Amino acid sequence: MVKETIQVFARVKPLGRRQQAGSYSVDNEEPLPSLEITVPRDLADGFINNKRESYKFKFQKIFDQEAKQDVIFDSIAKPVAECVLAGYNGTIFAYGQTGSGKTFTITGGAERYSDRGIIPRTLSYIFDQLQKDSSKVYTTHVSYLEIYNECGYDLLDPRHEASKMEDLPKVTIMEDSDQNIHLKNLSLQQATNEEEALNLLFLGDTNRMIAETPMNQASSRSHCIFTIHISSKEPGSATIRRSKLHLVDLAGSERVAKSGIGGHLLTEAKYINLSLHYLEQVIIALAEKNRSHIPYRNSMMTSVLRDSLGGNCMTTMIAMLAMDKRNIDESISTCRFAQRVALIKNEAVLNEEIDPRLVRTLKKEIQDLKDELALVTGKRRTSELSQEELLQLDELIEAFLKDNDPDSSLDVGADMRKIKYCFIYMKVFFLNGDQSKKLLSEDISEEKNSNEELEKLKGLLQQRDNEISILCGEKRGKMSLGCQEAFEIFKQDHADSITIEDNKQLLKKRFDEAKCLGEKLNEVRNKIILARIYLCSDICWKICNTLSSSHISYKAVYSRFKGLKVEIEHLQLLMEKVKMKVQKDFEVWWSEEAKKFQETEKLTYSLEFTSMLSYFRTPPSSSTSIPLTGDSQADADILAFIKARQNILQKKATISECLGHTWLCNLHSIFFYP
Ligand SMILES: Nc1ncnc2c1ncn2[C@@H]1O[C@H](COP(=O)(O)OP(=O)(O)OP(=O)(O)O)[C@@H](O)[C@H]1O
Repeated sequence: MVKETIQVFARVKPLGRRQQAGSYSVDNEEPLPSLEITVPRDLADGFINNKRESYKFKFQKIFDQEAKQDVIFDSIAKPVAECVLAGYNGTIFAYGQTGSGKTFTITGGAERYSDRGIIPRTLSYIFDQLQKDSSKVYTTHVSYLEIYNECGYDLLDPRHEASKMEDLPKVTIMEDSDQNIHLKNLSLQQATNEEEALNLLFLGDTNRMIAETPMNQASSRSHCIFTIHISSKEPGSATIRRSKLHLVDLAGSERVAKSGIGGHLLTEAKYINLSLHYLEQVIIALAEKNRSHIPYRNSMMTSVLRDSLGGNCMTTMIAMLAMDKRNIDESISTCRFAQRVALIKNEAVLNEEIDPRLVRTLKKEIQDLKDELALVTGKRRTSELSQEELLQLDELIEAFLKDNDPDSSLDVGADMRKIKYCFIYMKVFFLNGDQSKKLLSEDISEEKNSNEELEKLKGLLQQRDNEISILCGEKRGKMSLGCQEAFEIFKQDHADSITIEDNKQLLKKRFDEAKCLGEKLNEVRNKIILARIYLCSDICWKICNTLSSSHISYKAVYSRFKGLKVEIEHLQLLMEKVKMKVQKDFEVWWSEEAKKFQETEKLTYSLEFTSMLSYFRTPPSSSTSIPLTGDSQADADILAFIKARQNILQKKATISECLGHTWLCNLHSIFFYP
């Protein structure tokens, strides 16, 4: 998109031999070239008037009297023609009083080839360029419209041989719903080369009605718009670029009073003035900021030039100036008009559209296929799925997504609308995945925390386990077998054995509870994961409910699980403590017992005691095979010991089940595989 102000140039017409030059100067060196017109004080009326003496106007460039047609074309028309060839719309219009050289500039002089104006030069340039470019297929048409007394006439209709203007087909303006202007009855004549286009220009010019005015015998009192339409298309592409170039020769802008006309010509002059007046109103409105209504519709001229003024077009104006003394006032008003036009901004856009022929072909093909489909299925499909069909489809997709069977399939039949809907559903599903992840970020961090906690506990338990193993292993390793057996018996009789038993029972209960909670936790977590998968679908409000209740449940179970773990750890420490105490007490007792033996029986007894202990390693088949000492007291002790041992052995299995590392293993399995 190109947004720029209308380019405004000035061209000064050469003075005639008898014409008295007005005072003006041209400065093309300034950053923005200027034209200064000096008006001498007129004292002829006998009083001093308030007229300003000097007027300065800025232009894009000022072409003085000696400027040739080729320079005008190169500087003004060529850049616009290039834009038109690139696909933008363009307009060049000449504005000025009658006889200021508008027709000479736009169409050219009739005498010399070198006097060719912008239209023939542009046609020549465009066809030259089109010939050079073989990458696209170009089509060119021309139209020639004359607007006279607010009526449009087609100057190029070959069916009419015009002897007077009324013979020409009348062109009317039509406006579509998008406010685009269409000119009804204006023929578009194809021109495949420069020659054909020039012939059409000649035809139009000869059809042009010429009437005489006192100011200029050969001038036109009508507005003329010669338009070159170009469309281009790359072979194989469905896109067509369309652009048009309006070359506008406006009617004379002089004031009616000055022209000294009357009757029929006065009516014409009024129309001309009125349409130029409306043109000026449009220009003023466009130059004003924040002006919403632009009065394009007031005249045919402004309606046709709607796009060229404040619309989608690269527009250029040439202010035509006659600088002889008699016409200097008109030149000043032309310059003033030009200054306003220079403020207008246009937005030119590339005019691309899909080839309408292709659209027509495709439409027909679609209709044929629809008919064929209706014939095969017996149903005529609409482009949209009904509400009922959509609901059925939702249910199908929902069931498909919920189905854990990897081989399950989604069958919606050979209906592209349904297949497309499924794709859209899946896309939404996929895209909302991130969102659902965000929504569930809390859960994820919670899960992460719980996992980290489990890892910590796992490590802690492992550490404790190792410590206990080392402690127990060290102690047991140091103990003789007899001592170990005695320890087992001692433990059972120890006062804390009840505490151990109680804690053991409690731990078992907690393990079971923790195991149960672990399973529940897994279940809730699975529910959350499943709900997360379905979250993005239209049926997600149901899932959201499930999800939020699962959240609550998960949190409750998780906090109970955490509490249990603390309790279990605490119990574990208690057990450890009691075990240590029992161990210590046993050591004290054992050393005291050993001392007692040493004191009473001395070394001999010690040897017998050792042999007795070695006996304990191999259980006796009967009490009769027990090797006795012969000493009644010692033998009685030995027999009592044996009896006590047998009692102990009976209970041993239960104790080892309760103590030892079994519970630790249980705890591990619960914590690590909840
Ligand atoms: N730059 C120029 N060099 C030579 N002759 C010129 C130049 N400009 C205009 N003329 C001559 O001046 C006369 C009037 O010019 P032209 O018809 O182009 O004026 P106009 O503005 O179109 O008038 P109207 O509004 O009546 O159509 C013509 O004879 C034309 O050849």
